[in-house]
Formats: sequence, C-alpha cells, structure tokens
Amino acid sequence: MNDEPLGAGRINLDALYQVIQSRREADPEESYTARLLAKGTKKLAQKVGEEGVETALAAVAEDRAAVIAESADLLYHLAVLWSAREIAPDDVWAELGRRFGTSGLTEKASRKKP
Ligand SMILES: N=c1c2ncn([C@@H]3O[C@H](COP(=O)(O)OP(=O)(O)OP(=O)(O)O)[C@@H](O)[C@H]3O)c2ncn1[C@@H]1O[C@H](COP(=O)(O)O)[C@@H](O)[C@H]1O
Repeated sequence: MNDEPLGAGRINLDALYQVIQSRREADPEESYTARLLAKGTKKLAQKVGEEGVETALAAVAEDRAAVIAESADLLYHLAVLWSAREIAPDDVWAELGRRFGTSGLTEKASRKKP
C-alpha cells in the first residue's frame, strides 16, 4: 500500500491518522494497524504503555536515536488507540489549544484547595 500523504520521508500525526483511519476496514493479514485494531482497546492500551516506558528508558539511558525511534512507536500506537476510541487528532489539538498560554504552574495553583 502506498500512502505518501506528504511525500517520502515527511509525515505528521494528522497525516498518519488518516492512514490509520484508512486501515479500519483493511485485512489484518495485510495491515499491522488493522491487526492491532482487531485486538481491541486493551491490547492497544498495553502497547501505548510499553512504548511509553521504552521511550522513558531510552531517555534515561541518554540514547538519542532510541528516544526518537521509541517516540515514533509511541505516537503511532497512541494514534491507533485514538482511532479505536473515536478520538480525532483535532480533539487533542483543541485541548492543547484550550491550555495554550496558561502556565502549568498557574493551573496547578488554581487546583489547590483554599
Ligand atoms: N508508523 C507505523 C509504525 N510504527 C511502528 N509500527 C509497528 O509496530 C510494531 C511495534 O513494534 P514492537 O516491537 O512492539 O512489535 P512486536 O513485538 O511485533 O509487538 P506485538 O504486535 O507482537 O505486540 C512493529 O511491528 C512496527 O512495524 C508501525 N506500523 C505502521 N506504521 C504506519 O502505519 C502505516 C500503515 O501500516 P499498515 O497498517 O501495516 O499498512 C505505515 O505505512 C506506517 O506509516
């Protein structure tokens, strides 16, 4: 299957999500994404957890190439999890936009009980 939405070598999470969505009806014998989606949310949640831990361990090991590779695995599996839960990247971008400009420290302080 040839997708290349942004041209060879360039991809972003929106474009990757479009490819993932196109695999929802694909044959699990031909698509890893379709195979993952067929396994369900619990398996996807496990993969996201594993890839998150692998990213963190690579960072602690100061292995830059591994952090990049594990981050790519993490983002891919996270996007498949979003697809399974009917969440679009725009839903997440909107939440980031809502937070934009508010310091994390200010937000944390606003949660403290008087
Ligand atoms: N970005 C990715 C991507 N990143 C990682 N992976 C796969 O995710 C798996 C994760 O690696 P692991 O070491 O955890 O795999 P594993 O040990 O086999 O894990 P299990 O599945 O057995 O749990 C590998 O098989 C990788 O090939 C990906 N598979 C697909 N994509 C993108 O999705 C597109 C569609 O792929 P298909 O659905 O396969 O057509 C591709 O063109 C890519 O753009």
